[in-house]
Amino acid sequence: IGTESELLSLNQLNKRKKPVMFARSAIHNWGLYALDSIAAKEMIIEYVGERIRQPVAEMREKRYLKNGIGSSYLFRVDENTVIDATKKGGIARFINHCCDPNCTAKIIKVGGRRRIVIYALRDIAASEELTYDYKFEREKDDEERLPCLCGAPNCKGFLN
Ligand SMILES: Nc1ncnc2c1ncn2[C@@H]1O[C@H](CN(CC[C@H](N)C(=O)O)CC2CN(Cc3cccs3)C2)[C@@H](O)[C@H]1O
Repeated sequence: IGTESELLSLNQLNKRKKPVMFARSAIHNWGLYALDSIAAKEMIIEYVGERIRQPVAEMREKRYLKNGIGSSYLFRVDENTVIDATKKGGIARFINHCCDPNCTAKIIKVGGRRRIVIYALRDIAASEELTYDYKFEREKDDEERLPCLCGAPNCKGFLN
């Protein structure tokens, strides 16, 4: 994917700011909210940050954990590339996980590069918190599992 129209709308998107803002979240710390209603399937925002390779991502992950930055603003685009929004990142990094999400994160190839774009899964009303399914891998070690606070009726109980 990554058609001409997607490339165009991606550029328009980054120019014409989608009406979103970050604020305190009932799910976790900060979240991203729709300021205006958003129609299903609309492109909302790109997950922007530094593109880094796997080895660099592993090293930074360790450093962030050591510095107590908690889980990181790292988003995997493929087995070798990660987008790190920790230092230089867009506000999409504040989007929380939900087991019944109103958005989805799609990887689109634009000019040979994979980029992460958040789309609306359904019509979203103004002031709704934007969420997507993180699709984290199932953590084998129970101690390492993160309890999910999304509150959705179908909540799976854990992020990973
Ligand atoms: N449904 C959920 N249930 C429980 N926890 C959730 C959920 N959905 C997101 N989470 C947390 O949020 C992180 C994903 N974060 C999304 C934004 C976050 N809300 C923020 O304010 O920064 C980014 C990471 C980077 N970390 C920086 C920190 C700030 C404060 C403590 S750690 C958070 C995840 O790794 C989780 O720890």
